Amino acid sequence: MVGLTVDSLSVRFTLPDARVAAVSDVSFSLAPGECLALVGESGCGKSVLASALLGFLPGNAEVAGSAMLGPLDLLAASDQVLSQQVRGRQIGLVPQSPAAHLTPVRTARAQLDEALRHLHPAETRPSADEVAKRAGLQPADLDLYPHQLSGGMAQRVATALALAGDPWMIIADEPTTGLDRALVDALVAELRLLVADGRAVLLITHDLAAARRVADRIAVMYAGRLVEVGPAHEVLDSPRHPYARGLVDSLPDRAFTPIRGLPPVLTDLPPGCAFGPRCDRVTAECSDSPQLTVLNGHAVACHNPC
Ligand SMILES: Nc1ncnc2c1ncn2[C@@H]1O[C@H](COP(=O)(O)OP(=O)(O)OP(=O)(O)O)[C@@H](O)[C@H]1O
Ligand code: NI
Repeated sequence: MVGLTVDSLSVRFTLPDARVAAVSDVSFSLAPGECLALVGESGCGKSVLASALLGFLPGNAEVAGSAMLGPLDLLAASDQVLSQQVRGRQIGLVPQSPAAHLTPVRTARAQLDEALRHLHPAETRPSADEVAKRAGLQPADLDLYPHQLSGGMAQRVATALALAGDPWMIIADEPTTGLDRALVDALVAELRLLVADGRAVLLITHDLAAARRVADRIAVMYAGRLVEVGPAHEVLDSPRHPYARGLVDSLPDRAFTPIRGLPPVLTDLPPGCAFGPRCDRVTAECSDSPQLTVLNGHAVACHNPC
């Protein structure tokens, strides 16, 4: 299998009176059998990044950079190529708020059957029950209508739909939102099984505790940029970017101190490091944007790392 290599991905939205720098110069790679967690506060660009990879951006978006899936650049590919070759077949998406993406008047089974018919020829088509099992569902669960599904079940139905085309990569956007602890535990185990199965998982979350349990690597995003990327335990146990350290320190089982100030508005980013105005290590150098620099497999974009 090929893997995904994203290079210098940027997304800008044009609004009547402003430009939104939603994603800026993001580079990372993801291999089969690996989970990368993308973490960062609300509004930092995580979902926009996922939408860019699948060609789901609205018409006012401008994309730059590349995202290579083998020889195919996802950012340059036509909607037809993405829908026939990529979405569901190579990359499955478990969307943020999955219940909103289910058709209310049809059972989960009807929706999964339809996806399977679309994605597989009859001879090799797996059954809905088989696919559902991989997502942690019982056959009877499939006979429910969306309004009968709990948050955790809707999550699993969305996962089954994402797995219907047997993609090698899954993007799960905030899958732990609204789940209680037992359901988060089950989801963590299911995601790890997908990875053990040889799939790549891009886990978008602001749940650092879940990221620690699922991810091999963690990428920390701030104001549209990746500021730190490294092995999960290193990033969480000894974060090097002051923002990553701030996120870890704001956890209830750590210092429980929030990062002072607020994230910048993406229409009006400060020059240089966007975290500068909130950072206790800021120096004159920080008025130049720091580049993501790799040392021993752990990358940090900071002039004064911790
Ligand atoms: N169609 C659009 N037009 C203009 N701005 C947009 C559009 N879609 C998203 N944005 C902006 O892009 C930024 C990034 O949004 P995104 O949804 O990626 O955040 P996120 O990190 O996924 O946040 P959350 O954790 O809340 O889901 C936000 O400032 C958002 O307002
Ligand atoms: Ni989001």
